Amino acid sequence: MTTGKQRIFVAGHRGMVGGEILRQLTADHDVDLVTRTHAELDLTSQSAVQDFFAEEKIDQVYLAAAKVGGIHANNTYPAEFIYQNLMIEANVIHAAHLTDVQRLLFLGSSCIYPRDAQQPMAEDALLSGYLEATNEPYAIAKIAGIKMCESYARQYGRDYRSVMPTNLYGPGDNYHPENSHVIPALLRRFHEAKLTDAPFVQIWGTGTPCREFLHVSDMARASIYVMNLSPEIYQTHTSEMCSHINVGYGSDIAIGDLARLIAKVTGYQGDVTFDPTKPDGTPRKLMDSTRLRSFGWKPEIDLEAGLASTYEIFRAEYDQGVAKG
Ligand SMILES: NC(=O)C1=CN([C@@H]2O[C@H](COP(=O)(O)OP(=O)(O)OC[C@H]3O[C@@H](n4cnc5c(N)ncnc54)[C@H](OP(=O)(O)O)[C@@H]3O)[C@@H](O)[C@H]2O)C=CC1
Ligand SMILES: C[C@H]1O[C@H](OP(=O)(O)OP(=O)(O)OC[C@H]2O[C@@H](n3cnc4c(=O)[nH]c(N)nc43)[C@H](O)[C@@H]2O)[C@@H](O)[C@@H](O)C1=O
Repeated sequence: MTTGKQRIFVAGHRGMVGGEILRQLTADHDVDLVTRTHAELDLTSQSAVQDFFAEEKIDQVYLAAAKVGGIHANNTYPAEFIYQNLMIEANVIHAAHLTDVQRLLFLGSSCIYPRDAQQPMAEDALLSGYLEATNEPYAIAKIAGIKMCESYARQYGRDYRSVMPTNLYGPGDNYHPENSHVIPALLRRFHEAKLTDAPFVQIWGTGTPCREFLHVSDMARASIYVMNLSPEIYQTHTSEMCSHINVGYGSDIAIGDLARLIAKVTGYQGDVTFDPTKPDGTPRKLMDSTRLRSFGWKPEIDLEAGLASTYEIFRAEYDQGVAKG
């Protein structure tokens, strides 16, 4: 039975960003939401993805499913990161085109930009230099996703768009001790150090790299915002060969300072030390989000408040033994 409402597929709805996009769409938008867990639909399977799109008659896709991880995971499992991400993007974007999906939003990452790009990095810095080695395979797959959206727009007139999130954090993150990103890793490490009265907490790398962090609620709001821009407005602010939009917080912080902020938020009183044998990754990757800001969008959650609320949720999940990772 058709309801006349937009049928929206949120790919990756059990992940941190997809989950928040689903919550915001459910709360604020009168749409039909379509979801599949990874077990129900493996997006790396071309035939399964094509069958799914043929059956479901989707109008819009949020492509938030991906193989995701921090610096260690990217550096340790490069084949999984390039293969799975290329397959997911190729299958979903092509099947969307074959079944006449009107609009699609692909989520990339700020690591698409060259390691030594001028800061802050505007959208046109893409493909202007060498990538950071620790995440080059993942970045190449994300660049392919942007170029697929552009190619289907150029050849078939498809309205397929891309947003580039900066480093994200928030409820639903992955707290794995090694494979996660820095914020969930440190929330867990400082929390456990507090519980065990450990004299110090060790931070990977030198503490000097800088990162820009955005709360997942702001990211989901930006994704829905960009998806719902009229084609005329989207096209006015982008170009055929540079169609993606940066989604950043607007300022960055050194990892050493982030660690001290997390010590404060978690109430840990011991020392903070650094392990320079672990990789630093990109020295800095602050994005220029002027394109997005020019539409009037801005983030709402400041870093310290976002860390504090995320820590409260993590602590409750940790106590119940249900924190992810
Ligand atoms: N988190 C961050 O800091 C950043 C994230 N991004 C991008 O944002 C998007 C969302 O990331 P985030 O929410 O953090 O990631 P998560 O790992 O939290 O979520 C990804 C989701 O994709 C699903 N998935 C992975 N592979 C498949 C597959 N083969 N078939 C079906 N489902 C699959 C996962 O399911 P399962 O867990 O069952 O495998 C999971 O639910 C991604 O594109 C990511 O690259 C970009 C920049 C920063
Ligand atoms: C989102 C982004 O995520 C990855 O890139 P990254 O920005 O390097 O992300 P990260 O969060 O893992 O590290 C940020 C910084 O923090 C330092 N750091 C300290 N201590 C810990 C720690 O305990 N864990 C982690 N993970 N990092 C730590 C770490 O050494 C680095 O200097 C890529 O997957 C990339 O592809 C991508 O898109």
